[in-house]
Amino acid sequence: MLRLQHKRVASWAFGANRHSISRQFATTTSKPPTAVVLMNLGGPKDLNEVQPFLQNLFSDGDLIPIPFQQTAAKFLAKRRTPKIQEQYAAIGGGSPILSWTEKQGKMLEERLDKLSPQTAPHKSYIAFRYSSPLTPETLAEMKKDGVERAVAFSLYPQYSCSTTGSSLNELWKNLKVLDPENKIRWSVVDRWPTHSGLVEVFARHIEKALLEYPENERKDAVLLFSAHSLPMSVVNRGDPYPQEVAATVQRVMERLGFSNPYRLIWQSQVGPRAWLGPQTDQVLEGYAKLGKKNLLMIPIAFVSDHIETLFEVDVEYGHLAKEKGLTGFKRVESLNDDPVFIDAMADLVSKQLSSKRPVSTQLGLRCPLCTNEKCGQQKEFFAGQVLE
Ligand SMILES: C=CC1=C(C)c2cc3[nH]c(cc4nc(cc5[nH]c(cc1n2)c(C)c5CCC(=O)O)C(CCC(=O)O)=C4C)c(C)c3C=C
Ligand SMILES: [Fe+2]
Ligand SMILES: [Fe+2]
Repeated sequence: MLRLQHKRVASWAFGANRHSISRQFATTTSKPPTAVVLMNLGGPKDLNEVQPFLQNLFSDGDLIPIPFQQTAAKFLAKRRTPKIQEQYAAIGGGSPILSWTEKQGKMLEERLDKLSPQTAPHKSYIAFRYSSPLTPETLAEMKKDGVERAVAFSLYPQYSCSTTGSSLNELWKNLKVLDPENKIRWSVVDRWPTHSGLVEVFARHIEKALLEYPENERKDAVLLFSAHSLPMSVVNRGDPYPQEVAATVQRVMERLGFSNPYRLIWQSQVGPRAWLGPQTDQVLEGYAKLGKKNLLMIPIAFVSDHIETLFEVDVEYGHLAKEKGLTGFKRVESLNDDPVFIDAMADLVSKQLSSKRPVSTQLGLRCPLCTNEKCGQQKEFFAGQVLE
């Protein structure tokens, strides 16, 4: 019989994961949980965590390959910290990404236990790439819980080698050390850009936000789907992300019956290199010059609030919009804990749990100009899982 422990269990070899979401599973007397590992970028919980977060981020050669990576990462993080601390201070002193992910995980467990009783109990874990809980902590927690079956769930709906690819490379690398005998069988939800539930929740948020415009102006409001940009060096390697983001936009517009004019635009460029455009700030200025006032921002590649929505869109672009007289500049609510979104996550996980195919057919295909050996090995590992 499953025994639930409501207090934290003692730490194991790698220390207890303080972020395991709701229930603790005793390994001796209970059926081990089916794990759902929610993978995302992470973010600093408070201002003291900004520098270590940035250092982890700049140390990741899958995200930013730079010469003398570790030394350069230290330098870049230190130099960038004061500016980024100010931004996190402006949104309440830290990133809400952890609390949203914890909430999403808790709601997902409940949904999954109902939807898929044969694989219950389900337990959500978090594996962030650049802030705690990091992959090693999470795997230690899963080992303590006796997990044998797991789904790695990318919280990036659209796949990029720099985001989901990096998280899977990290998972694969740590599994070699922490689960050398491959006791855990893995499936991966590696991309879901056109999932009907994702499309539905975006469409509903847009419909709700459009109601805030005066009725006679509503149909002319421009929908600006804004996604985190990518360096052109990554795009030109053949990264699937731009195409998958565009696919989400297309499906959402189909669902809305192409009710409004729209554009796909790109935000959050960092550093001097060339990035995929058009850039969001330039688009806002362009439409201001063309006399458009009602612009509705839709962050289409994120599933919760964090600095990119709360600071970059609301504060930075909000300020620019005010300056340029864009009086109808608004943003749709992020997906966060919307039940329609949680249903979409549960559907994806339950389908993956009952599928014999561990990963999408797309995961198996490397970028045509990819030279990162980790990508190839990670793909082979996850695609080669034996599922009963
Ligand atoms: C779809 C999501 C994301 C993609 C693609 C992505 C690519 C990418 N990002 C950087 C550099 C930085 N990103 C930073 C913050 C950040 N990035 C994402 C998502 C994607 N990044 C999120 C959700 C966040 C915010 C985290 C939070 O607040 O919780 C930062 C740090 C902030 C800053 O210094 O501006 C950097 C740096 C690169 C180079 C890149 C593609 C290669
Ligand atoms: Fe980023
Ligand atoms: Fe790659």
